[in-house]
Amino acid sequence: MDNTRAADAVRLTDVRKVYGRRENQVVALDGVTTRFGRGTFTAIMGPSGSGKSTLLQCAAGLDQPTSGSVHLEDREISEMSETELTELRRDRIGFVFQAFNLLPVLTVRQNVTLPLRLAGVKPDRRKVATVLDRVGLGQRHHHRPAELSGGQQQRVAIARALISDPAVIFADEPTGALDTRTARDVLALLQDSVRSSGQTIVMVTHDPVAASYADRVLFLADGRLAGELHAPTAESVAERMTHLGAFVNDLSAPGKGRI
Ligand SMILES: Nc1ncnc2c1ncn2[C@@H]1O[C@H](COP(=O)(O)OP(=O)(O)OP(=O)(O)O)[C@@H](O)[C@H]1O
Repeated sequence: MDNTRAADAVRLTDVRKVYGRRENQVVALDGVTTRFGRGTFTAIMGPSGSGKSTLLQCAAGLDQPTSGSVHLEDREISEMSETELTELRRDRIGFVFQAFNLLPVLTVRQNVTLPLRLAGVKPDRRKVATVLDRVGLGQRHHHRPAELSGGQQQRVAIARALISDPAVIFADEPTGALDTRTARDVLALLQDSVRSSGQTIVMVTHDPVAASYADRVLFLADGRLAGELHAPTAESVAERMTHLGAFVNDLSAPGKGRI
């Protein structure tokens, strides 16, 4: 395999996403080109409506771009059939959402192993135990979600995302429903899975503190990339966010090529 290209878990090339038709058209993404290297933790930030969720959905094969291409581990996913995409999402992608999306009747262990069992794979007991230990729930595998705190439930969701060794985990506001201290624990866990196991994570967030746990922050404004920060701090992210309004105005100015 070509090592240079394989260094990217996900690549987006000139991705454009237009919703609606004619006068109701909304350009949610307007020519986004970026890459997410293997073993990196990227946060995506931007004002409400700037295209963050759309970017995540297109990168994860949950939605198809109107034009442009998305590669996951060198496979072009933007033209895959729904069946191919379903398999790819099941086998190579992990998801963590703000609402933990656990099945209430299943135990922690059953929730974590569900993706494997749906794929017809018998869960390896040692692997399950290792992943549960990693998220700090080794002693709680027989509990049901309602018996756990919000932070613990999100840890179950992270374990469920990790169990199939995905190429990338997409997280959409994973700490949005958690209090500050619990949120920090969950973010530290995500960061640790990148640093110690080389997991790739792409996370949408509104919170500069959450973004500061990432290696890199990508800023979106009006469907376009509006810069990035490496080794971010909460302060540097917050500062950049306050300037994004000005960036949008600049893009909209006459002669800047906006439609
Ligand atoms: N299914 C859809 N149909 C029509 N327009 C949509 C659809 N999904 C998103 N949009 C529009 O595309 C633009 C980008 O939306 P998106 O949800 O990606 O933004 P966001 O940055 O994630 O916003 P937020 O921070 O509020 O969640 C918005 O103008 C939104 O209204």
